[in-house]
Amino acid sequence: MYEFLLAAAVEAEREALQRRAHGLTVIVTGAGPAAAATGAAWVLATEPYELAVSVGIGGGFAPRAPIGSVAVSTRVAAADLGADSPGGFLPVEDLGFAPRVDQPDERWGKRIATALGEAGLTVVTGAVLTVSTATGTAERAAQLLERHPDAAAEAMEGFGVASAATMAELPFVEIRAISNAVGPRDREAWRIGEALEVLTTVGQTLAALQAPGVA
Ligand SMILES: O=C(O)c1cccc(C(=O)CC[C@H]2O[C@@H](n3cnc4c(=O)[nH]cnc43)[C@H](O)[C@@H]2O)c1
Repeated sequence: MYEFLLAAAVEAEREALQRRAHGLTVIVTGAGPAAAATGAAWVLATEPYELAVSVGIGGGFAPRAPIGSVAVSTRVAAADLGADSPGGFLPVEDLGFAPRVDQPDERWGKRIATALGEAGLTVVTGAVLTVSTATGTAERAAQLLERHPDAAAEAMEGFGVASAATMAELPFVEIRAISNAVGPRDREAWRIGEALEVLTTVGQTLAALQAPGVA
């Protein structure tokens, strides 16, 4: 039997994930990459798991990831880690001291994406960007897409959980139920209830994938 460690930012996400899932471990880390890394590393240091999953609601890049869809990561990036300069933002990779973080596990990503599709969800794959400041303008969304043309979604925890999984030498995947479009901030337009329902199907699907006999 595989056992997954799921890391969510807030209690409402944990509740949705476990609503119809038996035996699924979900920790609530708080929002942001630092809280997510600390929370996941704390648990992974003492308990054995097969896969670490950063999971919750997220913003979707149009037109690839509409509200109601679910994004499965093929890549993670700390999209606002770097330096500002008169010429614009310099990504940490260009500064020569990028942290070593393993990319999402391709085999698990494909397996999870297939299972979520079979569960009836609209699945998109692509990069899931980790930001410390949620995007709130069309300009910022366009900048991110220019730098990351493969971006499907953004959220605030994935890179942190990926860092903890890398330390623990564990595979990692990020899954985001799309609650809002990445762009001009309009909290009224967020469809959190719809995204939480998607998370319930995600939880149920992951619980079945880690069930005894599944190899
Ligand atoms: O208000 C509620 O009922 C509620 C229920 C569940 C979750 C929330 C959150 O606000 C979760 C914060 C969490 O969501 C991620 N997120 C969602 N959309 C975006 C986005 O456009 N850009 C960045 N992050 C996003 C993020 O991971 C936050 O930690 C509220």
